[in-house]
Amino acid sequence: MLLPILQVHSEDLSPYAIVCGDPFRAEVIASKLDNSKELAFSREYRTFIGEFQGVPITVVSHGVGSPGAAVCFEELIKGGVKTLIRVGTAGSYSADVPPGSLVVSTAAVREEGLTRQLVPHGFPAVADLDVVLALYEAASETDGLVRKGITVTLDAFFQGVEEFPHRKYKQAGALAVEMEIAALYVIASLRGVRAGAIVALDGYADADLREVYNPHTDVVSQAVEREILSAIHAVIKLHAKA
Ligand SMILES: O=P(O)(O)O[C@H]1O[C@H](CO)[C@@H](O)[C@H]1O
Ligand SMILES: O=c1cc[nH]c(=O)[nH]1
Repeated sequence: MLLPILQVHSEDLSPYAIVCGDPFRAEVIASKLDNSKELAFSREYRTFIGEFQGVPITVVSHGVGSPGAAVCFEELIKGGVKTLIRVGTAGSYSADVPPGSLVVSTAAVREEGLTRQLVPHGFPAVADLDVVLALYEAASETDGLVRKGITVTLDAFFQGVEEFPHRKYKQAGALAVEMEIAALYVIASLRGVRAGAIVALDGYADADLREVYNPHTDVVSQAVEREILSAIHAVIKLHAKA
């Protein structure tokens, strides 16, 4: 079956997919795999297939923001993907998790519009427990700080005249903010597949700590490298238990 938006054939996909926003990051992730090849580059969706320790892994970029990412997640699931792991970046809420740290998202606050069109207000956006544990274990084996906890998913990246809700979610214990995890978790729950996410913190979202946004630093690159390896090793751990 040809997936009309991703422009890939479902027969070419692995049951394991690593997804990320940036098409360039998808290429970097694919470069860590054996025998990797690009299957398609359609809109913001760049798809690769490769293998690690003999396990086939699909890598796809989903672009920025929940609605576009949801299209990617839905098509991958229609194509037979059963485990989705997002490898992203996020803004930190706390000096306890400074830029360069990793966060494994156990659940996401639904501060975006996409999931409101899919499920009722009270429905949670939660990760699969096995995926969380595999990601956390794999990330803990890398050199640097890793935490697990709640993340926030927003639609807006740049602020308008409305205040962002960062302060209240920080007070409630959330660790970081990004733009797609809630959509991933809700869609995975709806479609009966498992999902998890790991993010590299690339600055502070908290108003008191915020500096000029620059995700192109060595500290962030090293964290992205760590999270990529963590996601790949998490797939291997999950596959070993299957
Ligand atoms: O690094 P990625 O995966 O793109 O994730 C984060 O970065 C983008 C914003 O710059 C949003 O997509 C946000 O969720
Ligand atoms: O959505 C995002 C992603 C990275 N960093 C942020 O501050 N916000």
